[in-house]
Amino acid sequence: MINITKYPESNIWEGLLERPALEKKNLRATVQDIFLKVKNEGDAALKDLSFKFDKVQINNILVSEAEINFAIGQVSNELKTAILQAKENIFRFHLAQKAEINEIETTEGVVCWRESRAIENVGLYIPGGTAPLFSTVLMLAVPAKIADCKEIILCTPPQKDGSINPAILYTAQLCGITKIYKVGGAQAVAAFTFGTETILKVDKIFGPGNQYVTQAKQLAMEYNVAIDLPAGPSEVLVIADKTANPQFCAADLLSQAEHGIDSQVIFIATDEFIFNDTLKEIEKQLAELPRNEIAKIAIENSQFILMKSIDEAIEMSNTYAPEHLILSVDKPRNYISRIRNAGSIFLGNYTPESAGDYASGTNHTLPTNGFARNYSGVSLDSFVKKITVQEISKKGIQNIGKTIELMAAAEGLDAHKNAVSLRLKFLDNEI
Ligand SMILES: NC(=O)c1ccc[n+]([C@@H]2O[C@H](COP(=O)([O-])OP(=O)(O)OC[C@H]3O[C@@H](n4cnc5c(N)ncnc54)[C@H](O)[C@@H]3O)[C@@H](O)[C@H]2O)c1
Ligand SMILES: N[C@H](CO)Cc1c[nH]c[nH+]1
Ligand SMILES: [Zn+2]
Repeated sequence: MINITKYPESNIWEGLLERPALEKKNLRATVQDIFLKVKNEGDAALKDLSFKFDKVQINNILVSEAEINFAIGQVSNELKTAILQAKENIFRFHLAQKAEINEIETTEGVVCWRESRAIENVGLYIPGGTAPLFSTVLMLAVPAKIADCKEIILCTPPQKDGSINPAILYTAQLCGITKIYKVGGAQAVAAFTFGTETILKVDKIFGPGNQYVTQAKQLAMEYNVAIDLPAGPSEVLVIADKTANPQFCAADLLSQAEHGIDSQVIFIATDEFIFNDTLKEIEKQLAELPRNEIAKIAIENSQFILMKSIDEAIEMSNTYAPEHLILSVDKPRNYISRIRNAGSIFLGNYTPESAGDYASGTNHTLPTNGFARNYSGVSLDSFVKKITVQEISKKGIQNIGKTIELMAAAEGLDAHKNAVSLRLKFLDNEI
């Protein structure tokens, strides 16, 4: 069943655009139990939980060198070439994010600047529940390497036979990552949070995942581990006017619907013919998809909406704050400045969302579930912290000293004031 709404009033938008949640009530409790088990039992818990959730008995959590070498031989040359091209574009886009040091003289003799330092120990989560997302390895490992993080470790769920998908292992070693662990879900996030006999406790956890992984990352923050952002079940919102192509719109919508049964897609059209043709295309293309059982459920959780104008469609999109926003409209650049909430924007009929997922260069680890209101996607900045530095000359302290003294006195903090007064007195005596 497809949910269709025509010309909804703005007072019902929020209800209409509610996200699906599979296990809203027990999710936190489920993940808390997993955390407690991993904290108390370490590697043994990871093995038990892999057996419980992934139905596989894992003997060695760490992927061996032999397994990596074997995997490299399993990946076709054609796929290796594609991964290399994607890596190159992702590298270029992220390298350009390196900030120049910008020294600012705020007052004569007072110089301030920021220096970037890599976050030392980072844990990358690569989803693998229903599809082995080796593209996510590129999205996380490439900026982590550019930032020069000291320890970069990776967790991903084991397949049914206990192995890791060869493309994940190939991509990881291509990016210089060799500490790869066969652990998925909330238990992987718990291992990054507490550390186990085998897995290092990290400073920051990165990567997308299903609702268990996303909830686990939120819980990790309560144990003072940083996370990149809440990057949960994928979503896309497509805005289409009469210049859109219904086949392309349907394909883009299905591309995110096929991720998981908890994915959601929103289609907003301003033209009734495009709207109806896209609905027909959805049915047609859905039937052909190998993952149509997953995509079908996601489509049932989705919304297809007809609106009067693009302006209204954009306002609705701002309310929803989609992970991905596709503007299949005439002169899409004209609308960018009005978009306030979106993880990543795709312009025009020839910019499929899949390009950003794999190879254009932008990062596909993006905020979902409305978090595009207050989070950016992963970038080079996610892997560094910025340290501020300042240097004040004799002239500089004379220029701002009085201001500091006055403010410190007004806050009743005399020691603060003295730290300046003593210096000013010293300089007075020097003359
Ligand atoms: N927002 C983004 O940037 C982004 C990017 C890529 C993928 N994604 C999303 O990542 C998700 C990947 O999901 P996935 O499931 O394929 O892989 P996943 O690796 O995220 O999750 C698989 C793990 O979930 C755990 N799990 C499964 N059922 C469970 C249960 N009942 N109780 C506790 N734990 C359970 C298992 O441990 C399993 O190993 C998709 O929802 C996709 O949309 C998001
Ligand atoms: N669309 C996902 C982000 O929501 C990323 C991805 C990886 N592979 C395919 N797609
Ligand atoms: Zn995708």
